[in-house]
Amino acid sequence: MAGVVVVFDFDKTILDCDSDNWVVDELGISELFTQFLPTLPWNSLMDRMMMELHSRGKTIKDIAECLKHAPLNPRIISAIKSAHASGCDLRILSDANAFFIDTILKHHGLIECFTEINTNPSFIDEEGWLRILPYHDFSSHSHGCSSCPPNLCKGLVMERIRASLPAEGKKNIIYLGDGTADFCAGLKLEEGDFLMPRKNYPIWEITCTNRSLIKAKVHEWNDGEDLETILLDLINPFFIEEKYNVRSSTTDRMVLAVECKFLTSSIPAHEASSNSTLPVP
Ligand SMILES: Cc1ncc(C[n+]2csc(CCOP(=O)(O)O)c2C)c(N)n1
Ligand SMILES: [Mg+2]
Repeated sequence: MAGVVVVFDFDKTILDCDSDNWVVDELGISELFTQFLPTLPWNSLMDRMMMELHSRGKTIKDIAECLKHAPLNPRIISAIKSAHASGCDLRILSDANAFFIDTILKHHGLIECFTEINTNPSFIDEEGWLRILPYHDFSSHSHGCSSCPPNLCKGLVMERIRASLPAEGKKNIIYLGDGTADFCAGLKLEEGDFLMPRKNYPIWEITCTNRSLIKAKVHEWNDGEDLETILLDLINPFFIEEKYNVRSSTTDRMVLAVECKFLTSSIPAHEASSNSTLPVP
């Protein structure tokens, strides 16, 4: 497995909309949603909205069908498949919920690419009502972060993800996201990691004004095409390093990022399959 962990936000990063808003709008309860919004935290409101759909006769199947049509750029599908094929450890960190994410990833044939989905848990109760629970049980104690919603602090989960990685053979982390909570996750990145904030989204604005707080290298992206190009360019040097048993520094990796396409196309087939050592440029 290449020494890279890629952590994706889900809504407005993998999916090109908010899955919560998509379901609420498509299944015709936007007005009710807006009416309740000032009274409930978002996560509790989504659970309440699922009850509303259930009482209006909408089934789990209706919700799943609706999710399958949510917009997902094909370049993001190919980026995820390529990163997985390169041996990266792919994970999700999202404030949507398990049912929405599983349904969408399965529909696009992506679920097997991920080793872990960190999100609000969900289950279907005995009456067929989709229940959505908070990731952190905030009724007992607060996570203490003022920039994240009470149900999920992405910074805290990033710390857990890092702590779960094997101590030997340090892994580098690439984080992609769009929201304020994704910035909180970005604050936990270290030197050698990469933050990919979506341009003109909240994370990008905050990153621009708080650049000195981020230890990782920052690469902004606009759309699926950008995401694919930048992500694969970041991953490639790690892949080359592992494949040809080359160790390099962060600076070397930047050179490798430029050179690796040349290297892969110029290595004779018999060498490409062996564990040969290439000189680091
Ligand atoms: C102004 C404003 N009010 C409420 C919300 C809440 N919210 C909207 S969509 C969503 C799911 C994000 O999933 P993911 O983490 O996958 O992007 C959440 C928690 C917001 N983002 N902005
Ligand atoms: Mg998002």
